[in-house]
Amino acid sequence: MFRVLITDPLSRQGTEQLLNAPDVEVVQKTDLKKEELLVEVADADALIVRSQTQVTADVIQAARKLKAIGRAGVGVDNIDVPAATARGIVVVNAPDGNTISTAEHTFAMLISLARNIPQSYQSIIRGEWKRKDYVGVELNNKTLGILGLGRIGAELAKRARAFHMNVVAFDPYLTEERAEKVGVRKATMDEVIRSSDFITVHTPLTKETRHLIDAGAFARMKDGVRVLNCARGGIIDERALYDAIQTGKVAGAALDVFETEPPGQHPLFSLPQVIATPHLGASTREAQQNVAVDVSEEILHILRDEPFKNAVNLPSIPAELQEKLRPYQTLAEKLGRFAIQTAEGALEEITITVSGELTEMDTAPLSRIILKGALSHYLSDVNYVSAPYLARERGVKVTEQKVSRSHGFTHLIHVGIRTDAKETLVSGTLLNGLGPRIVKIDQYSVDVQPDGHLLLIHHHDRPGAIGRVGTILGNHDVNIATMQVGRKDIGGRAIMMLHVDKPISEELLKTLEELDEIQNVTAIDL
Ligand SMILES: NC(=O)C1=CN([C@@H]2O[C@H](COP(=O)(O)OP(=O)(O)OC[C@H]3O[C@@H](n4cnc5c(N)ncnc54)[C@H](O)[C@@H]3O)[C@@H](O)[C@H]2O)C=CC1
Ligand SMILES: O=C(O)C(=O)COP(=O)(O)O
Repeated sequence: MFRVLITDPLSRQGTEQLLNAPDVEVVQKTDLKKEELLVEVADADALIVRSQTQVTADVIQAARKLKAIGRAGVGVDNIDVPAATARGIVVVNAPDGNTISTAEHTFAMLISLARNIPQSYQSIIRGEWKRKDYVGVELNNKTLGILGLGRIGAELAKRARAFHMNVVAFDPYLTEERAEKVGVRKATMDEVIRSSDFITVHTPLTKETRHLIDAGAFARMKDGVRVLNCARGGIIDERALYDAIQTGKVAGAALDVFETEPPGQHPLFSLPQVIATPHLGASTREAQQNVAVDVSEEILHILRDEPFKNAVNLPSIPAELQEKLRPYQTLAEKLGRFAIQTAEGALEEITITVSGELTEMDTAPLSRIILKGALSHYLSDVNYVSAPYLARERGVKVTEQKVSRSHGFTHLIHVGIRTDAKETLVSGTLLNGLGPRIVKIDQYSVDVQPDGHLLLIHHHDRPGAIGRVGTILGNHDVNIATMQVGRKDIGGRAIMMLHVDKPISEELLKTLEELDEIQNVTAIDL
């Protein structure tokens, strides 16, 4: 039974799939204090949050079994994603479900800002009738500058176009083609800042976007500019905004999000030019149902080891590619585990080379699996989420390459391991109808099914060597299931590759190595 902990309010209808799952126990506890969260998360298999719960490194550390963190929404700035990655925890979000709601909310803020709707409402319910005080501006023919033309930015642009606004946008990934399709003019950040009557931000909050709009940016804006932040508190420097309103540079600001939430009695609220909502962008029935459905599905898939799509700390793999790569997964994992066990010394570099038909695919997901297989020999808690991180952290260089030659096979995967002592190379393939096979170990061609207990013996090709190995194993009650010999030249260096029926003890390895013709013996468990 999987325990799924939900710590922020989620649509009940949207979570039905989780609530009805026979293999899931859902625990819903909102407004938890930090100490309570640390206790609750300890034995959770998955945690689902919105923007309120702060999933910090100590929360992740306290979670003993956590496999996944689900964000019912887009922004994951409340989750310590690197800490989750280091622990091999998948972080997924629900990126599509609240796009429209947030774009609509931003548009509502835009009109409210232009026409002083919140301020004039406050005035009229106080019994006043101050028509002259609330003269607004039209959106028609004004320039809207959008910083971050992703899902929400693009939906907002379409709505602004319908109101006959000129839309300029800056996004480092914006192509001319997409700009044209969305109906915006592609511009630099500086052009957007200088030319807009309204500026709205729709980027995630990251190290790069924190204070994207600061005092320097305000100084370059048009006099009387109006700014909006319905993305994340901190993208606009709140202090600089306060000053820019005080000096008259900024005529108005609409904020749905704040550097600290809840913001309490924020100094900005003392300025009549500021209108605000309490992080309501995604708060519609539709958006909440959408994101809860999406995140519930993803969490179920992860817990059940099924393919999932919206991982934040894994590159996204299209479903079609996942299908194509699925058959190679066992081969990749076994190759990683096999290769590392043939190596000795301190690990320095892992080189993964694919050839043949595999060169036509994005094989990065296979590389993660190979890494996982290799690193799990040293580390207990490694999975394909944490493997690249753990390799980097330990200074292990990972090189991926593609070559066309596949030596008569339809494809090959080569795993090279370089340590401070030696280099080894193991190659494998998927044989039609027969499954994974190791076909080369260093320079020796073999045909080994990568399963069970194996013995790799480097020896000199001399009469009797094979017999003596067989006798010693027999004397130790070790049955040989299969055996292969590979050599380059008669009488030269050679290898034996044996499948045995039980693990080989250290003592037996030493006994074998004492034979004259044996150079070294490696036990490999797969
Ligand atoms: N107020 C609310 O309730 C909600 C707020 N959000 C916030 O809105 C943000 C955007 O959401 P989506 O549009 O769905 O995400 P998205 O990922 O589709 O779009 C973000 C865009 O920002 C761009 N970007 C990144 N760094 C940039 C930079 N330095 N300058 C300019 N552009 C940059 C990216 O290239 C991307 O196109 C989320 O990260 C989240 O923080 C999202 C949903 C609800
Ligand atoms: O999806 C996002 O990034 C949001 O900001 C929505 O936040 P919420 O889930 O409403 O707390």
